[in-house]
Amino acid sequence: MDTVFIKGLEIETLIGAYTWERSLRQCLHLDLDMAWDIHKAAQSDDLEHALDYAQVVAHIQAFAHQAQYQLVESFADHLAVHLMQDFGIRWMRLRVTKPGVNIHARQLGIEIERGQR
Ligand SMILES: Nc1nc2c(c(=O)[nH]1)N=C([C@H](O)[C@@H](O)CO)CN2
Repeated sequence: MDTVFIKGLEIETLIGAYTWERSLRQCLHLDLDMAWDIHKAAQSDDLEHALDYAQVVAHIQAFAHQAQYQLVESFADHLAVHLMQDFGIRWMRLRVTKPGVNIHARQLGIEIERGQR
C-alpha cells in the first residue's frame, strides 16, 4: 500500500490539562502517514481519485478550531476517527507534538496508529 503524508503541519487549538492552558490557544505540530492506493490517481492524473492532502489539511484545521481537549491523546484519537471516516482512509499513523512549556524537553507528545494497512 502507498502512503500520502503530511509532515510538520502547525495548527492552533485549545488544549491542556492545566488551568492556565484553558484560556489560550497553543500550537501543535502534526505528522501524518495515510495508507492510500495511488494507482487510480496516477493512471487518471485526476485529483478526484487522489487522497487530496489539501482537503485533509482543511479538515484538520476545522477540527482543531472547534476542539478543546485536555490531552493530546484525546485530540489525536478523535482526529484520527474523523479523518478515517471522512476520507475512507484504512490505516494512518498520527504524531502530535506539543511544545514543552515549563518542561525541560524540546518536544513532547504521542504517536498513534489506527486501522490496517
Ligand atoms: N500523556 C500526556 N501527558 C501530559 C499531557 C497530555 O496531553 N498527555 N498534558 C500535560 C499538560 O497539558 C502540559 O502539556 C502542559 O505543558 C501534561 N502531561
